[in-house]
Amino acid sequence: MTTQGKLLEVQDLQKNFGKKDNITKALNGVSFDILPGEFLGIMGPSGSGKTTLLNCIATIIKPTSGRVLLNGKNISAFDSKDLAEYRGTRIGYLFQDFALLDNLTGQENILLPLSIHGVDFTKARAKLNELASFLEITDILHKFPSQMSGGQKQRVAAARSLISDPDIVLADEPTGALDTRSAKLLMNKLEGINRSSGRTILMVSHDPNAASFCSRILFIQDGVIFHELRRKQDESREKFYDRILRVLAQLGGGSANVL
Ligand SMILES: Nc1ncnc2c1ncn2[C@@H]1O[C@H](COP(=O)(O)OP(=O)(O)OP(=O)(O)O)[C@@H](O)[C@H]1O
Repeated sequence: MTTQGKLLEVQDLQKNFGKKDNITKALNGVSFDILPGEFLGIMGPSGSGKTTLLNCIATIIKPTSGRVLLNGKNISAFDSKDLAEYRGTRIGYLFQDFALLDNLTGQENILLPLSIHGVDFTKARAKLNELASFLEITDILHKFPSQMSGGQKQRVAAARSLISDPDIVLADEPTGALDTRSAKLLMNKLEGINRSSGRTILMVSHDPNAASFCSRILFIQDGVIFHELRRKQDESREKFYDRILRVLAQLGGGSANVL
């Protein structure tokens, strides 16, 4: 099977939770590829398997069967050294609840992944300054999370997810805990990072507004992908948003199979 040009390949991923009489098939054969530079969204109702999918890719949980390949390499065959490198530097993770450490400042939170992986601090400082300026958090780097707004916390978390130059950023409902204005600012920043540096992003979201920033969206229901939308070249975000709403309306009506 060719892997040329593909950054991430998800092949027939299945994940069951529970035992014999009480099995939940959270993922029931999910396959898709991500090309370098894509901003891919995953949408679907609550319980459809979105977080499970992201967590299998992040190696937070192990799939029951199927494979995930990054740059053609099967991540489940990684030894502990490769796995540590993959988790620490090849992927960045952005959580809905920020997951910042309360007793560290913004700057310390952002640099934490690098101190764990022994990266050169002069380079890291230059990268920190560049990210902080772009994400508009320079003035709050010295603050602790309890002294930041939700939007500021998430932009600090975004900087942390990017500091090690990962191949892909995995974002799980990154706007879920934010007000509309902060959500829009965060999405503008993620879009900017995707477009200016070609950073690949895989984002799970319920929110059609957030998803309208993506270049492609996969819709998942009951652990399977049932539809895909691609943002057309020059298509406005508003038009793409309308198309997303139409798919979600079908989904709500339980007629996913007819799409
Ligand atoms: N650790 C677990 N043990 C048992 N069942 C689980 C576990 N984690 C998830 N599930 C089940 O797997 C299914 C998919 O869950 P998942 O969290 O992936 O959905 P989701 O689409 O991310 O939902 P939401 O949008 O509500 O976060 C659900 O039915 C959920 O109850």
